[in-house]
Amino acid sequence: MISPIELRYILHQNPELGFKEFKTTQILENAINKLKEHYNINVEILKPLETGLIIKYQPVEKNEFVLFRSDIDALPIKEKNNIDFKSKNENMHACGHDIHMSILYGLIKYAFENKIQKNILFLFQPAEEGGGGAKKVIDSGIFNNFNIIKAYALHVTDEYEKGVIATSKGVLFASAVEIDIEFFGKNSHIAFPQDGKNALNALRMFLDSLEKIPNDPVKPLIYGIGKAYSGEVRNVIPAYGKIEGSIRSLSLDHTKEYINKLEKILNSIKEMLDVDYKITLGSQYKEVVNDEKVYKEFLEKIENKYKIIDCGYKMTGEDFGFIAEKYPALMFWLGTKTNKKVGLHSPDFLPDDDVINIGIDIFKKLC
Ligand SMILES: CC(=O)N[C@@H](CCC[C@H](N)C(=O)O)C(=O)O
Repeated sequence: MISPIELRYILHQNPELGFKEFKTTQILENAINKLKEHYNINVEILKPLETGLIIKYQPVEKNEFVLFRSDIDALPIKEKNNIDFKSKNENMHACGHDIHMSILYGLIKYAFENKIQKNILFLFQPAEEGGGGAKKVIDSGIFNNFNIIKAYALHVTDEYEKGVIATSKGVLFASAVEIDIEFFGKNSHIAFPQDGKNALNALRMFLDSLEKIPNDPVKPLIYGIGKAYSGEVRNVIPAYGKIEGSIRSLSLDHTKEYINKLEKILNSIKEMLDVDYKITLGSQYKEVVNDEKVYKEFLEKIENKYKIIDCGYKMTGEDFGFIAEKYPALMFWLGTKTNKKVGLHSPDFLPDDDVINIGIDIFKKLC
């Protein structure tokens, strides 16, 4: 049987991308099977998708379950930390999911060890960073067999001091929609631009037009573009361009209205430059809305031991929003900062091991 911190080291060294978390799933299953043997507990391990798993712990006859969720995927980021348990591949747990998994494992260990008399579903969910694993788990129908009365999840961050909790009464995380826009023109020699259809110009014109969409000060929205490219050779008019980004707002409906505006702009550019376009939407995450009653209960259970900040909403996305849409739920940030902030998704992100015990302690209080 391994400890949650030992598990962290193994997971951190073997990070895998969304829906490819085969080794991660195996590591988790092996560790949980050892716990089952050690504490002589009979729980079912459910696998609604190819990766990830759900532990069904049901010591009490009635069909009432509390769900605790950890995400399990990593990011395509090369780790910079110089540590013994450094990632062995090109990916990295730069969003702290190794910590989330170890906390959930620690909670399972606690439940088995103390034979706690509460029915719990422990969800190790794939593909949070993109792909919407939470939605896929729901769509698999696995939860239809359970009466889930509450759901919890946490996310580490070095925006707050180690051990500080930050959450909010309503929207905590934004809706996040992955959006790609492609432009299709026609190549020509740059000396004969009249023979081409310039996709780079269309792309450029589109980017400039974004500033013209008026901001609604009470309905925040960010259209963040992380990648834009066009062209192959210096003396050829580009026939193709692509923009990859993500739209964050406080409601998926607002984002959809915004996408309609983008389409109008793109149609007028098409009219002007004769460059066609295609919009492709990737994962479309619902905003994470904390349930008011669960939030109140959370404060009662936790605030005498931990500092809790009401942080309002953040523009980060989280597919836990799909779970929170279906069940009374609460998500919170768990601070990890000790000295300097490096930020989530940074190749230097490295919460201390003892954050795991803090997370387990908080989850224990919510059982
Ligand atoms: C907590 C966190 O960092 N979440 C990610 C979720 C990504 C959603 C999706 N891939 C997108 O970019 O729209 C985030 O970037 O906020």
